[in-house]
Amino acid sequence: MSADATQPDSLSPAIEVQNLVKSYAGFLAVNNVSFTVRRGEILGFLGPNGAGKSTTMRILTGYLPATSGVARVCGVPVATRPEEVKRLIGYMPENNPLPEDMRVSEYLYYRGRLKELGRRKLSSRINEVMELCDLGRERHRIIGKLSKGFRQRVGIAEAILAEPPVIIMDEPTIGLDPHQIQLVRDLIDSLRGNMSVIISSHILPEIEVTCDRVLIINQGRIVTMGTPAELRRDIIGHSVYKLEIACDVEQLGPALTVFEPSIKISETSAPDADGFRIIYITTGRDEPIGESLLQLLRSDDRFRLRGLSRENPTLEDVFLVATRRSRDIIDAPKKPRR
Ligand SMILES: Nc1ncnc2c1ncn2[C@@H]1O[C@H](COP(=O)(O)OP(=O)(O)OP(=O)(O)O)[C@@H](O)[C@H]1O
Repeated sequence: MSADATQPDSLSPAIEVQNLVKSYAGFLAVNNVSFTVRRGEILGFLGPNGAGKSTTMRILTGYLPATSGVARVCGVPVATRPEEVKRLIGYMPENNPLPEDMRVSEYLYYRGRLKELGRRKLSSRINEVMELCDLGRERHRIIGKLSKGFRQRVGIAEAILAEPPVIIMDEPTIGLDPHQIQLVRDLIDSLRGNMSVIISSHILPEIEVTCDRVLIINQGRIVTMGTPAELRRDIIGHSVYKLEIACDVEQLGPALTVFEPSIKISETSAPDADGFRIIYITTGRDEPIGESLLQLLRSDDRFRLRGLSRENPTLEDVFLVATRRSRDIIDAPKKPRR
């Protein structure tokens, strides 16, 4: 589909971003970012503070112009048709500002009218989103008196009100307790397949259960993108083993490589009072190697093994390794690695 199609179309991806750049007075907050979100997909947008998540989201929603590059929503170019794009997106910004003195139902009605929903349709749609967001009992309450969790739900209700094909939520669960997080998670899950959703969050386990794919951004660049399982495999390796071992690490590395060439030592702690360290190793092999690894280390008297277990890397492990690795690459010319 061409970039200048006159109508949003149902064949184009929900979001297409190509070589997007945003510079603030020469500082590259978003540095040549390209990605696609499919129709009906839920994409997790992860990155440390200042990575460029909010900037990218604001560009996609038409609230901030990019310095260069192309962003399209359902085939509509954001740069030249931002008002049209705003109608295609339900946006819940970070720290969503809400009118303190309006009642929940009044606010949704007012927003619905701004979104050009007809009066009759709007009343039944408000009832629907109140139900979905479990806001029914709060409908007549003043927004300024609501708890943080209910305010977040009002923000989500507003984002989905006009049933746009794309929803963008910047940190929708920030400051919520575990029950409220669960409610928001269920709500996002209920949108799967009907709407395309981008969510940024620092709560990695939540992203892992909610999202079909995850994009990790750091210092304005995409570090990696894929399903949580793909990222685990690509970033961490197929399997991770944790060793509690007393040894000379310089001797352990070569011994492990002779045993299995794909093994790499990923982390080593300082030795404890008895000389034992925690060492994490990764292997590119799918099949379990724990038993033969145990035999190898037990039969070599250079090594004293106290524990060996197979670890299941979380998305948090992936995030830490991926962002650390990308920072090393970005910083390399300025700061040589020790
Ligand atoms: N208006 C602005 N002027 C100058 N620099 C800005 C502006 N807005 C953002 N930045 C900088 O751009 C970078 C990316 O910011 P952005 O808010 O997009 O990050 P983020 O990933 O959303 O971070 P957080 O998780 O902390 O919200 C940061 O270094 C930030 O300081």
